[in-house]
Amino acid sequence: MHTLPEAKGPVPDLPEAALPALPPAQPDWALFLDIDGTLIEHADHPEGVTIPTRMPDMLVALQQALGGAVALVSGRTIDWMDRRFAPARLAASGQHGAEIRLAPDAPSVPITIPKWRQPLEHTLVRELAAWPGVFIEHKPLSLAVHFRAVPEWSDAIMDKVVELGRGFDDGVEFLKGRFVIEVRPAGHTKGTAVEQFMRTSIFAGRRPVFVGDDVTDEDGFRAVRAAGGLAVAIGPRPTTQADHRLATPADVRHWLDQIPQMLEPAAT
Ligand SMILES: O=P(O)(O)OC[C@H]1O[C@H](O[C@H]2O[C@H](CO)[C@@H](O)[C@H](O)[C@H]2O)[C@H](O)[C@@H](O)[C@@H]1O
Ligand SMILES: [Mg+2]
Repeated sequence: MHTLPEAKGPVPDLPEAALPALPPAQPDWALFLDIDGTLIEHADHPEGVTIPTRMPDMLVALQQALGGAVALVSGRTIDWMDRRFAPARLAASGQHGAEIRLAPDAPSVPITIPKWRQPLEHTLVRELAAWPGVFIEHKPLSLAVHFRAVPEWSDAIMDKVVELGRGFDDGVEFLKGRFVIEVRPAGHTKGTAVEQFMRTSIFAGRRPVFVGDDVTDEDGFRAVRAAGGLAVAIGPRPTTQADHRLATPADVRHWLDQIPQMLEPAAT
């Protein structure tokens, strides 16, 4: 018999820190784009999101304007990105760096399926069945424990997941994002993905700009700043690493939409 914890009430967002306005985009930028909460608005369920109809054209125009140096870097799978953003196809890293496609026409390279993946999944499914409003998203190389419907249990769910994960291979990492616990392979992050992209001919020598909204984006922020680039935080989540901030995914799309025009050589 499971005893559910007492509800504590939702955790409020901290006030948005004032940061300088974004500088004009430059032709030598390399863009790294998070998806949920950055390119698209959140929804109650991972499959409930709406992809604006302009999104594929917008991404293709950005690729063309930046010599192909645009990558999607997400907790989602690359397969999901290809399906939902078709016909756009970009360089991409999925499942928090556990899979990577270094160029649009290159193959996706996944890490080996971690040993903990299946047994931990079975344990989480069994033990979390008693928690109403909590569900598990099954991805090939990682898991996501979603609790958007019961944010008041955020700490209790994290404690439970960590307790259940104790004793599994130490190659597993638990990271609490906004209304989600990402259960992911240790040693692979959005930051390691950025570093790999920056070593390829498409991205090398460019100034990396990472745009993201959640705690898993901090690794991307660190990586681009270490390479002299810019971190752009989306939404109200507090971060000490952002250079700039935009309030919403709609603001992000508006900004990205303008970049190709900004970079067009002036007509003579
Ligand atoms: O790295 P991201 O591109 O931001 O992806 C992070 C996770 O996003 C998805 O979950 C989040 O978005 C859902 C849809 O809005 C929302 O219902 C959920 O509460 C959020 O946590 C996705 O389902 C995960 O696989 C990603 O890891
Ligand atoms: Mg996100």
